Amino acid sequence: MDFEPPFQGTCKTLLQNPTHYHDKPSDVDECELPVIDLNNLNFGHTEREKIVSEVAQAASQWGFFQVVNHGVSQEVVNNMQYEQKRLFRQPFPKKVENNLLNLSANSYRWGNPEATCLKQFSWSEAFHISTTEIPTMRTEHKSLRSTIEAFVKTVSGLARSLAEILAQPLGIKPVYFEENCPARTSYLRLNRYAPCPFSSQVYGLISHTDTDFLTIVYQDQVGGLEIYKDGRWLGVKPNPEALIVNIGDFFEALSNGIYKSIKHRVVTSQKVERFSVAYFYCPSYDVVIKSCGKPALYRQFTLREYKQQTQIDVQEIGYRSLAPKTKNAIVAGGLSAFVFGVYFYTMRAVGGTDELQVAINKFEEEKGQKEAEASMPSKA
Ligand SMILES: O=C(O)CCC(=O)C(=O)O
Ligand SMILES: [Fe+2]
Repeated sequence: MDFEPPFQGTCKTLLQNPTHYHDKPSDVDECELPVIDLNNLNFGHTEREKIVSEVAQAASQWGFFQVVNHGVSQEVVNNMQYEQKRLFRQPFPKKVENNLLNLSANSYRWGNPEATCLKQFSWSEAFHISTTEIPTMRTEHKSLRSTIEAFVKTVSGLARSLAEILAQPLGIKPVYFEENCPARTSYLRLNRYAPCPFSSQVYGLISHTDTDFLTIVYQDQVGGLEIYKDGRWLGVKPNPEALIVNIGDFFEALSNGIYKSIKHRVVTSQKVERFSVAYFYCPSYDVVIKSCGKPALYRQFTLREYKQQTQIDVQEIGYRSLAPKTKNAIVAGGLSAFVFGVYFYTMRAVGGTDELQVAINKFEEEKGQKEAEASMPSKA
C-alpha cells in the first residue's frame, strides 16, 4: 500500500541483530481512568469546587483522567476521525513532502529512522500541526482544515479551563495561563498506528512523558494506550464519550511535584490500525516555569531551555530528565504532599498523617523508579 511508511524494512534490520532484540511484556491489566463530569462546572460554587477537588486528586494520584460533557461535540470528533483517516491514506511520498499541507519542515514524522534497537522504534506516523499554521494549511479538501479549526477551537478552551481548575488548589492565579499560554504556542498531533506484524516486539509509541502543561487526547475505540502507575503498566480502556487528559512535565514542575507527569506508551496491534488526536497545551518559549511550593523541587526553566537540555540529556545520558531536583527533594516532597493533603482535608475531609506518609512513600518509590528506568530514551 503506497500510503504506508517503510516500517517493515527498518524493523527487519533491527530484528536481524539479536542484541537489538527487545522482549516486550505482554498482557497488561486494563484500568478505567477516573471519569470527571464537567457538566456542572458553571452551576455554582459548590459544584465547581467538587470538580476542582476531583480533577486535582486525579492529577496527583494518576496524572491521567477522562472528562465527559467536555463541550467537544460528537460531530466534531467524528469529522476529525474521518478527515484524519483520509489524510493518512495519501501516498507516503506525498506525506513526506511537507508541501502536502504546507506545514513547516519536519511536521510529518514516522517511526524514528535513527533507532538502533527495537525499543527505540515507534511503529506510527504523525502530523504535528502548530496552531499558528492552521489558517495557512494547504488542503485540497477544505473540510480537513475546517474540521481541525473546529476541534482546536473547543479543545483549546477546554485545556485552559482545566489548567485553571488545576491551578486553584496550588494558589496559582487563573490569569497565569491567559498570560503565559497564548493560542499560538500549542499544537495538535494527529497520530496513526498502523497494524504491525511484530506487535509483540515493537511499540506504536515508545514510553515518554509530554513536554507541556497538559495534553488532551481523543482516541478511537481500538485501545493500546498504556500508562505507568504504581510500578506497572496499565491499559487504558477506551470510552467513546470521553477525552483523556494527562499532566505534562511543566505542570509537574509548576505544582512542585504534586501533579504527576507520568510515562505512557502505545502498543501496536497485528491486525487493526488505530488513530488518536492529541492537543498539547504549552507555554510560550521564554516563560519561566517556577515550582509553586517551597522548597522548590525543580529548578526554574523555560521551554526553550528545556528543549535544549532534552537534546543534551538524550545525547549524554540516554534519557530525558525533568529539571534536576534539589538535595532536599524527599523532605520537600513530603511538605508539598502535606500542604496538598490539608487542601483535601478541608475539601473532602480526608488526609492526615497516614496520607502524608503514603505520599512520602510514593514520592520515594517514584524517585527510585525514575532513576532505575534511566535507560529508556523519550521523544520530545
Ligand atoms: O495515541 C495516544 O493515545 C497517545 C498519544 C501520545 O501519547 C502523544 O501523542 O504524546
Ligand atoms: Fe504522550
